[in-house]
Amino acid sequence: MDDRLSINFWSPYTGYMHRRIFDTAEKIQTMEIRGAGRIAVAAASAIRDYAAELQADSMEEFSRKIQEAADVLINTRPTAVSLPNAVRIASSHSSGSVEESRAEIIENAENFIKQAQEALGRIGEIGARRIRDSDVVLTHCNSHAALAAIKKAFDQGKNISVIATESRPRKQGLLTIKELNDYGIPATLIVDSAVRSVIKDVDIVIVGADAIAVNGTLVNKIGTSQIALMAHEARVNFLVAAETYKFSPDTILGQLIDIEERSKDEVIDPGVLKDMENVTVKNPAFDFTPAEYIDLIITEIGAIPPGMAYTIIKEHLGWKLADLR
Ligand SMILES: O=P(O)(O)OC[C@H]1O[C@H](OP(=O)(O)O)[C@H](O)[C@@H]1O
Repeated sequence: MDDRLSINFWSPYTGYMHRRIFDTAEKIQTMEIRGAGRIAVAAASAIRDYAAELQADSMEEFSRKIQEAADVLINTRPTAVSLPNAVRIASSHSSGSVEESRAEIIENAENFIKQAQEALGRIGEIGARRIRDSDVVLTHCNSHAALAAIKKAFDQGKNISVIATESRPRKQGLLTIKELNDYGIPATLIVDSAVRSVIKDVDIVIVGADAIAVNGTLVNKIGTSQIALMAHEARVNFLVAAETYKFSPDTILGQLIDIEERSKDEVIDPGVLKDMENVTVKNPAFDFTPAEYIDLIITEIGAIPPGMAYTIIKEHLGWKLADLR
């Protein structure tokens, strides 16, 4: 094993960063690890492993280093609320001693990871009930929560098929058709701009979530809001599959959700753009879908109308996450 892995590396605060945190942060930022749920689990796992090995001479030093690591992970991508929620849950500790706090963080992180996996299973069960035999399901990007419902419906013997959007510019739709193909579910790949051409053949739309605000607004992969608009016009039910840890307590406090602007190189080859001094490129990675275009949000504790987002945050998540802001 590379013995550098056991020593501290650079951090913005104290001149070092544990390799486990650094590698995970880098993989999240470059989208080697992507998907709001997968990002959350990866961050919680990194906090767990970092806490397990962290050397500290005092409680103050231990807490400071945990907070440094938490900040580095949270700052990798600004939109998916699952990331800060997961990191705060995993890294929270109130014990008086370093060893007790270490054990508390490891337990918190492992509980979060276990509950996140169980939540996907419950979303699959609940979401599959909304998918009928012979339904054509349209999905966008690559959402494990949305695919959980689709796969469960297929497992139940429902003769479904899926239309998957390519999801420019990162083309996560290719991940989705691979997953569906390997699962044996018939899939049709379309370019994002073909949604309105096929929506008349669609029986239900199911997408994932990066964040859900207190007023039920959905934040998801760019292009989601256009799909919701077209589903609304075509009277096709538009469902969101989202674990409760993707709801945003901070929006109760008036906080706005920041839409990540990614590199223009994801949209156009720099070689093509270099001679176009009058051209700019915008590459927002997510967009907002208003609650009025959402028929149902499938969570692990039940299917709710978007107007119940406040109840989920207040009663299920509690203020503890928001209080930490
Ligand atoms: O948690 P699950 O349902 O897998 O994914 C939720 C959402 O996260 C993804 O973002 P990105 O591809 O990481 O930018 C997509 O927007 C997807 O709908």
